[in-house]
Order: sequence, then C-alpha cells, then structure tokens
Amino acid sequence: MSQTHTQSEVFHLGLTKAMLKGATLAIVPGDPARSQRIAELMQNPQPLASHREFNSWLGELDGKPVVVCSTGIGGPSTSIAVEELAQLGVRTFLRVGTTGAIQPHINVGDVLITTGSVRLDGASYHFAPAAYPAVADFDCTTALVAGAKAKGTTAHVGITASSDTFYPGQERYDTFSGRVNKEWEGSMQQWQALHVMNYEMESATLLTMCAALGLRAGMIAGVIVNRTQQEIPNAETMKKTESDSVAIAIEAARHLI
Ligand SMILES: O=P(O)(O)O[C@H]1O[C@H](CO)[C@@H](O)[C@H]1O
Ligand SMILES: O=c1cc[nH]c(=O)[nH]1
Repeated sequence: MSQTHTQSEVFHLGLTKAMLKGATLAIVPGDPARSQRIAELMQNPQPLASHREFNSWLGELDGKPVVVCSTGIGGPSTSIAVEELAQLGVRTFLRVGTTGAIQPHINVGDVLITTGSVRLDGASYHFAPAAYPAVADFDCTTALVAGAKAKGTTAHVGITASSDTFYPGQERYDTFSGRVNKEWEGSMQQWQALHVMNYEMESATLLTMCAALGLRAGMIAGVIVNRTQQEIPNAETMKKTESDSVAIAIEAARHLI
C-alpha cells in the first residue's frame, strides 16, 4: 500500500510540508551544529526541528525558502534525511562538508567540489548496483564552481573517495589497533594514483541516491587536513574552512532555486 506523508511529520526529521513553506532546495551539512550557522547567513532564519542527528532550520534567499538539515555522519542517516526531505517536496540537495585532502598540492583551507565519488559506502548499494556512478548533478556542480569563483576562493573540482568509516576506510593507522584490514592497506596510495582528491563520508550515498531517484545533488567541502602531512584534523583550521564552503554553497543555492 502506498502512503502519503504530506500532511504529517516525516518519521525521523519531525518536519511537515507546511513547515518547509514550499522549499525545494536543501543545504545538507553533516554536523548538526552547522545547520544553524548556515541558516543564520540567510534571511529570516528559523529553527524547525531537532531529532537525533537531524537539526533543521529554514531560511530565505531572495524571498525564497531554503531548508537546512544536517545528515549526521555517514550514508545510512544521509539516506534518511534525503528520503524524508524529498517526501516533503525538496528536489535539490547541496552537501556542505569537511574533508581530508589526499593530494599534496591541495592545502588546508581550500575548497573541494565533487564531480563524482568512489563508492566506499554501503547505503548507496541499496539504491543502485555497483556499476552505477555516484555522480553529481551538472547544474549543482556548475553553480558551486561559479559560487567559488564569485567568492575568489581556491576550489579544486574532481573525484572524492566517500567511505563508511573515518579510520580504516580512510586508511588511518593512528588508532587504537594501529592497523587496517588487508582490503584497505595501500588504498590511499591507490586513490592518490587515480587522482582522487579527498576523503569524506556522505557523498557516495547522496550522489548515488539522488541520481537514481531523479533528484539533483551537489557536494562541496572545506579541507581541514591534508593526509600527506598528518592523519587527524587540527581544530583551529576548521572555522575559516567552514565559512568559505558555506558561503559558496549559499551562493550556489541562490542560483539553483
Ligand atoms: O563535516 P561533515 O559534513 O560531517 O563531513 C565530514 O566530517 C565527518 C567526519 O569527521 C564526516 O561526516 C565527514 O564526511
Ligand atoms: O580526513 C577527513 C576529514 C574530515 N572528514 C573525513 O571524513 N575525513
């Protein structure tokens, strides 16, 4: 039996269609605290709901509503946020994240725009088989690139490795066990050789599911660590990096709504 969810709250986000005021674009950070900071850079920021990792705000750009909703970390919760926002009428998703660069020429503080992701997740396989690409929407990507140019920010455009895990899947050895399974040994070197720019944890699911469902998705992230230099990010660099990537995403959203 098919169900409609338009009059009542969607199960996880606690949002209704009326609360979104017709918003068709969502900015989706991972970090719940980032939702408020993003919304407050728009007009009329209003908190909507906060359940689990899903912190939602509404703002306006040029008089049009834009919803901001955190996804939490990783593919499963991202897939829930996207599914439930789509049930409420959202058709375009811009992820604003943080990331670890794996190419030596990319600096901490730079911004990365993802054209496609290596699917090192699990959730994307629930939407499309392995041969299907995790590819960003062309209009979203060009809007992000134009936004970066308008802000004068150094943006690298290319492929991201999107992993279910922060530690083994991103080949980190500075851990409790100090080891990774054979599957991941040498994997960072392999992605480097294949010109992958960076690691993060949601874009494989976001880009695959949106492409498969006929939704638009784009992805921008600020570099908080360069893995050719260190394994764990430095908290001090995070603030400026976030403000650049958020400003670009808002500029892109303005063009996409
Ligand atoms: O800053 P966010 O958007 O959460 O993105 C990155 O940061 C988290 C890991 O620290 C993962 O979610 C990863 O994708
Ligand atoms: O190295 C990093 C930094 C942020 N987020 C990730 O997933 N990896």
